[in-house]
This record gives sequence, structure tokens and C-alpha cells, in this order.
Amino acid sequence: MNNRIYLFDTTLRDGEQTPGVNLNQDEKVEIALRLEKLGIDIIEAGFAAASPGDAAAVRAVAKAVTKPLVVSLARTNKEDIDAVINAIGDFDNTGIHIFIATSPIHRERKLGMTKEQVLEKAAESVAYAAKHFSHIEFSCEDATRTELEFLSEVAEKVIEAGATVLNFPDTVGYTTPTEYIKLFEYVKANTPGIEKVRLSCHCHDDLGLALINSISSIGAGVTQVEGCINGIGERAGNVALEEVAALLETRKDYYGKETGINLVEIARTSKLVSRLTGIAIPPNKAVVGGNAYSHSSGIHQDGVIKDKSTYEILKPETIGFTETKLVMGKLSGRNALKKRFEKLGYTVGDEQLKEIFSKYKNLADRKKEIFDEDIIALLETQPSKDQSYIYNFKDFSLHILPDNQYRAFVNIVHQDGSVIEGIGEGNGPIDAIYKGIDTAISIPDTELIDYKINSISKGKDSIGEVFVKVRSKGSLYQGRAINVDIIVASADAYIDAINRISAHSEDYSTI
Ligand SMILES: CC(=O)SCCNC(=O)CCNC(=O)[C@H](O)C(C)(C)COP(=O)(O)OP(=O)(O)OC[C@H]1O[C@@H](n2cnc3c(N)ncnc32)[C@H](O)[C@@H]1OP(=O)(O)O
Ligand SMILES: CC(C)C(=O)C(=O)O
Ligand SMILES: [Mg+2]
Repeated sequence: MNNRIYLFDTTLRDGEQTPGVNLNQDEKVEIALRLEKLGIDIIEAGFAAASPGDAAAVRAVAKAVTKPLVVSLARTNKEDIDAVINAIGDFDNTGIHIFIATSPIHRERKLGMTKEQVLEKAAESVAYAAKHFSHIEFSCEDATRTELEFLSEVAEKVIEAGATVLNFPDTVGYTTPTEYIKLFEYVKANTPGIEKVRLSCHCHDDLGLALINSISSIGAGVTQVEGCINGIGERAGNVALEEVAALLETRKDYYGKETGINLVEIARTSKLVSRLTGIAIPPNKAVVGGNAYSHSSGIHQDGVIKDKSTYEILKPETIGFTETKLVMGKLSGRNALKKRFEKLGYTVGDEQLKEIFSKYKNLADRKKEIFDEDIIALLETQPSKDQSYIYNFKDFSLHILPDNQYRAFVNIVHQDGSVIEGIGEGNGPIDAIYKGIDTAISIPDTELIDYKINSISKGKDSIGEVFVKVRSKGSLYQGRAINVDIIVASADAYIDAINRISAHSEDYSTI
């Protein structure tokens, strides 16, 4: 297939170079098996010479997977190459990845080598590895800061020595798409034998260009893309392979390329890598971020309710997420609220929705997150049509007195529009407010016998739900109210009980 792009996953090698990440053998095998399900073509399982543990993990990965080819990284020396041979040389589905830096800064300042010495090391090491492996990838580390003529010289020599894949990494995330395309075009035009090998890109994200650089290089003849799940890796990380796969799939109309990726495995793979590496996925991360399929503003939510494609270019189910989410918040509109009620099993008419919606907006202004419980509570506290409320709580002010005493000034609006004032003092704010209500609406032979408060949803700004029981002339009356402000909920609940008492007694209703 000439439009096939091979995906080379280095989560277990470059990904493990993420500061703070250390994967043991079992974890590497678990990730590798998941990468196999995902449809990765080549797995770079580690750097066998790095430690006996890494060599053993590379071997365990090669033993565990059957479909992907497994490679290990090695420097251009016999010891590193022998470590790879010892680890996986006896398996069929394996290869080696040899690298040396080619840029002037790396040659001179890091390796202390001349161009000739680098050339010799590169060719010599590939020739040695070719005795043991038929798949040999060679990388010119820091290729994007290397003289183009020198890249071609190295490429020619390693191809002669037996390299089958040539990788030109943007090791420090320095290149631009146009420069990267030029690099590949130059090497293709100036390297004898280049048509015999697969060209590969390996982009780091120091300037946020890893994805565009990788994708641009495909246009210049690259058929292998290297990267890590979730974009982890040395410093700012590598290109996120799930982004490459999702982009090539979503814009197949534009790029016309195929990968072997089973897209529905992306979510599971991403979550596993995040859990085992301890690197959290940012909520706004492309393709796999928690917000990638969530819509929070009313206009977007309305569009998505009418047709998901208005604001979604990739279906969450395609990637393995369960569904599109409409996140309820202060920017949500009526259509989203109605939809949420429907989802929760409530049918709400247009008039009722209008009424609830203004309460919803008031609540949303005061609360960071709106949970389903909050939304249900809004519906349940709608007064029933036949209930005539005589008193409505308006507002209050509280004063702290010496000895932890409180004084409350309360204002209550009567059905006829007049405002009744009351003053009360008590041991706490609620005690003071209740006494203030008692002085405003004096109902004889009435006693508060129970007060309960629950939180309806989650978080510090959760809605409080207050229940009260009041005994009046031997009968029990309940009152209930909800509010993010628990003092207001308490006052409303008490007045709710008083309204119920009043509804049963002509005398009180005229007080
Ligand atoms: C761009 C990349 O991501 S490259 C991969 C980076 N990954 C890693 O480094 C992880 C694994 N590394 C390690 O565990 C260790 O660095 C080891 C075991 C490989 C080497 O450890 P040490 O022998 O103690 O060497 P150290 O790491 O201090 O220095 C690296 C040496 O390798 C040399 N070197 C670097 N790259 C290459 C290369 N491609 N070919 C040959 N030599 C190289 C350096 O010049 C330096 O040599 P020096 O000791 O003569 O100065
Ligand atoms: C070893 C090479 C491929 C590498 O990781 C880089 O240059 O970034
Ligand atoms: Mg790298």
C-alpha cells in the first residue's frame, strides 16, 4: 500500500525519558500489549544498554507481542549493540535502532568528534548490527541543526552498511515545517540508495510544532512517524501519536494516508499510559483530553443537540470514549437545560422551563459546577400551582454581638406586597434569624422541633437543603428549602413551614 504511514511508538523509550517516569518490566509489557491492540507497527521498548533491568524489559516486550516489530535503541558502539543482540537478537520480530548526533554543536561540544569520525562510527556500527538484524533504523540525532550535505553523506554510508530505515529527528524541537520538508527533499535528491530505505520523522514539541512538523514531513516522502502516547518524552515531549492517527483519519480527504491504528483503542491506551507513568492528561489536550468532547456554552450545546457535527469533527466513540458531554454551567442555555432534564427522566414544559431557567442562571452565577442533583433540586422546589404563599423571605442582615451572640434584622414580603420587619437575637445566625421571623410573623403556640441540613451535590459551594419541623396547635408542619447560601435556605425552610401552617388557619393568614 503506497499510502501507508507506519507508526513507531517510543513511549517505552523516549517516553520513559520524561522526568519522573520509571516503568518496570511488567508495566512495559502491559503498555506494549495495549500498543499492539492499538495497531502500532513498531515498538521501541527501551535502551538495552541503559541497565540490566531495561534489557530484561526489552526482551519481555519482544516475547509478549507478536504483531509489532520490537526495537531497542543503541549508541554507535559495540557494547550497546551487543546489549540489544543479547536482549532480543534471538527473536524474529525484532530490530535495532542505532543513533549518533550529527550536528556541529553535538559533534564538537558533546561527542568531541570530527565529521569523519562520526561517519566512521555510524557506518561501522550499522555494519556490525547488520550481521544480526535485518531491520536496522539509523538516526542522525539533532538532524535539524546539521549541515544538509553532511546528512546526505551519513545517510549514504549507513545505507551502504545495511540500514533499512533512516530517521532525521528534530531532537530539540527547533525546526519549522518548511525547513523540515526541505531537509527530507534535500536528502532524497542527494543520497544514492535513498529509495531503498524507509524515511522516518521524530519530532519533539519544544516550540509546540511536533505535530505540524511530523505531518508536513509526510508530504516530503516520510512514511514512518515516531512519537509517544499522550505526547510524553524528553523535555516538552514527543509528538502525540494519537494526534497523528486522529489527524490522518479525520483529514483523510486532505492527506490521503492510512495507518494501522485501531482508533477505538486510543482512549484506553492513553488512560493506561497516564496511569502507569503518573503523567496526567491535561483536560484541554487534543484527542484524549477530558474536555475534548465536552461542550459548555449555550450556543455550542444548542448546536450539538441539533447535530453533533456542528461542533465535533471527531466522534468520542471513534476514539473509545463513551459520549459527548454537555457540561452545565453559567454559560448554558435553555435547550441544554431542557435536554438535561429529559436525560434525567423529567419532562418540563416551556413555561416551567422559563421559570426554572432564571433560577438556574442565578444558581450558576454562584456555583462553580452544576451537578445533576442541583438541576433536579431546582425542579423539585418549584412551588405547586395551587399553593398560595402568604409570606416570602426577602433578605436579612446579621450583626455579631459580644459573647458569640447574633442579632438578625429580617424582612419578609407579605402576599399584599407590604414588607414586615423583624428583629431577633440568638446563639447563632440561624437561631437569630428564626427569632427575627417569629417577631415579624407572630404565630402563637408554635415551636420548632427539628432542623436538618444536607448538601445536595458536591463541593464547597454545594447547594444546602434544609428541612424543618414545626409544631403548631398540636399539629406538625414541615418546611423545606434549598439554596447555595445555607442561611437563606434555613430562613426559606422556616417560612415554608409557616406558610403551610397559615394555609390551614384563616386566623394566621391575616396576621
Ligand atoms: C536524543 C536521545 O534521546 S538519545 C537517548 C537518551 N537516552 C538515554 O541516555 C537513556 C539511557 N542512558 C543511560 O543509561 C546512560 O547514559 C548510558 C548507560 C547509556 C551511558 O552511561 P555512561 O557510560 O555513564 O555515559 P554518560 O551517559 O555519562 O555519557 C554519555 C557518553 O556517550 C557518548 N555518546 C552519546 N551519544 C553517543 C552515540 N550515539 N554513540 C556513541 N557515543 C555516544 C557521549 O559522548 C558520552 O561519552 P563520554 O563518556 O566519553 O563523554
Ligand atoms: C534517539 C533519537 C531518535 C531521539 O530520541 C531524538 O533525537 O530525539
Ligand atoms: Mg527523542
